[in-house]
Amino acid sequence: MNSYLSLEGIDMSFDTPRGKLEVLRSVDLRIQKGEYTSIIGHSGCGKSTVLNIVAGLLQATRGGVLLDNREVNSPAPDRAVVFQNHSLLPWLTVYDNVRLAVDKVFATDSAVRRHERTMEKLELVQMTHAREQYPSEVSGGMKQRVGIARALAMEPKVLLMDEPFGALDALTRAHLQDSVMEIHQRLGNTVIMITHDVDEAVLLSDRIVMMTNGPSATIGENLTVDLARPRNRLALAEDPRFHQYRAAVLRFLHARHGNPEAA
Ligand SMILES: Nc1ncnc2c1ncn2[C@@H]1O[C@H](COP(=O)(O)OP(=O)(O)OP(=O)(O)O)[C@@H](O)[C@H]1O
Repeated sequence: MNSYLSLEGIDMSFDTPRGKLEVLRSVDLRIQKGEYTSIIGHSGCGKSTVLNIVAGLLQATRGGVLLDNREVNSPAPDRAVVFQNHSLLPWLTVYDNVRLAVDKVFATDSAVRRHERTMEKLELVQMTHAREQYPSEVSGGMKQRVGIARALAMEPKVLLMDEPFGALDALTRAHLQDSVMEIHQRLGNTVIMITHDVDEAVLLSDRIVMMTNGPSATIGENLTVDLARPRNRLALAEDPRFHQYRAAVLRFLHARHGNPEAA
């Protein structure tokens, strides 16, 4: 079967003051439409580099990315990115931050339709009540919700998230994970998410891609998470399969690819 998104034979090197640094070598990944994929690996192995190549923000030294049978070589709204540190425009309200993305991508729609699109996405992330507030007036978790609404507002083919919950406290993080699961269930979007959190990876993903340590990092293992959806975090906490998946990721990270920083 043809993949929706494929990374083929990706090598990536950076020129640094100390010479060439090969960050990625032979990264191959095939993702189906609607699949939720997490990338996990030790700090500095090259996860963000992979995501930035898919986003078109970086050009691979070798190999390439195909999305829906087209080669990716620059940023475009069909690949929306959500970063860890919400990048909202502080002088615009919550509504206007999302509306800006809608206006850019759906410029030919009527104003009424663009308003509807904006409200639909704010509803998805449960932020309609705060639409007239400015980013400085809402919490970190709420800002992250708006960032997700803004990305979804572009109706991207792939949603790319770089540690989207990394800066949040545990409870806010859990709420937002549940929201993202619900949205994925409703929209069936294709997602690539970087995370350092093993539980989060198992809870949210259809597949966990585990990267070896750099330099010259590559994909060490692919783990298919075959847990029925919708998923419930409390029920899964008592499900032995959840713990087996968790243990498999931990084994990879700690036994086979020990953290060089900790060594
Ligand atoms: N523009 C660049 N120039 C030189 N080196 C770079 C550049 N971007 C990234 N690197 C290096 O590439 C390696 C991988 O970086 P990357 O940010 O992709 O890792 P990561 O796995 O996402 O890390 P973390 O989990 O800490 O966010 C690191 O050694 C980093 O220093």
